[in-house]
Amino acid sequence: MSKEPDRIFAQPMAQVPDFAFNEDVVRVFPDMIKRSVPGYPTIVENLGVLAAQFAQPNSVLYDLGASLGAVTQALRRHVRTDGCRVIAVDNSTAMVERCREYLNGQDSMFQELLPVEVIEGDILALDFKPASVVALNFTLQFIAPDQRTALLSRIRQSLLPGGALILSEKLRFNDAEEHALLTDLHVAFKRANGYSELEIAQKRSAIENVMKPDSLEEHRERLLAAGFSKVVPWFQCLNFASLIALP
Ligand SMILES: C[S@@+](CC[C@H](N)C(=O)[O-])C[C@H]1O[C@@H](n2cnc3c(N)ncnc32)[C@H](O)[C@@H]1O
Ligand SMILES: O=C(O)C(=O)C[C@]1(C(=O)O)C=C[C@@H](O)C=C1
Repeated sequence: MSKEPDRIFAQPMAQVPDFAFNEDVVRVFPDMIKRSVPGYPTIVENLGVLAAQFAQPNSVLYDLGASLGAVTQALRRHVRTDGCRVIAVDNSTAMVERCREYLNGQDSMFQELLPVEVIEGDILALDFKPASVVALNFTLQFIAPDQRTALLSRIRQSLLPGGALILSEKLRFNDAEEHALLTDLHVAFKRANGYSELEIAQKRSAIENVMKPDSLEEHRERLLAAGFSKVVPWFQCLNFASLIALP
């Protein structure tokens, strides 16, 4: 994985462009996400542990919005169920190219890894196969809000009995005081990870038009409306959380 540090927003910009998963972001992405999302390494590793409990024989495990395949790699480390394969999907050409390089490197070093197919495409247009695990790790927040229920319904319909959706997201909070406190603490987290005030401010304006977080209550209601029977939060660090949704 690239070790290049994220300095994308370090210099003053006359106008901050909307955030995009382009070549520049791909180069620094492992550093960016680790320094921006509290609990990210814990979420990714344990997503593999959780997935191993839900994986059903001869089924597909989806990594939707896979970026560089961190979740796919955690699935490969933990899932031992017979006949499982991973389908990783992302619509950023730059991400998919680099993801394929990393995973091919693993394939050539280790035998007995779960087979992985990396698809460049829009998860909104995906023809879902019967799946036991679907991971949406910080991806749903980038989908247009009016498309989210339909996507979750299609995921629900593809899920096999005993399977699960694992959904990780940045949260907003309906209580203004709680929202302000956790937002301030997230800024403190970024500062502690070496981001300057300028970097934090410019990143915020870059993502505000493209990333629309929901509250935990909105997630729960939408998942139930999409046909899931149970929603169980299993992790929260500041304003970032991960949920298990059962079919
Ligand atoms: C924050 S990143 C996900 C991080 C990754 N899952 C991980 O755990 O390292 C969001 C990813 O979703 C992808 N994405 C956003 N909208 C998408 C869509 N409609 N179809 C496929 N991928 C999408 C972006 O290209 C980006 O790589
Ligand atoms: O909230 C922020 O400031 C973030 O940087 C969050 C977030 C995310 O949650 O995906 C946004 C974009 C980058 O991909 C990495 C992290």
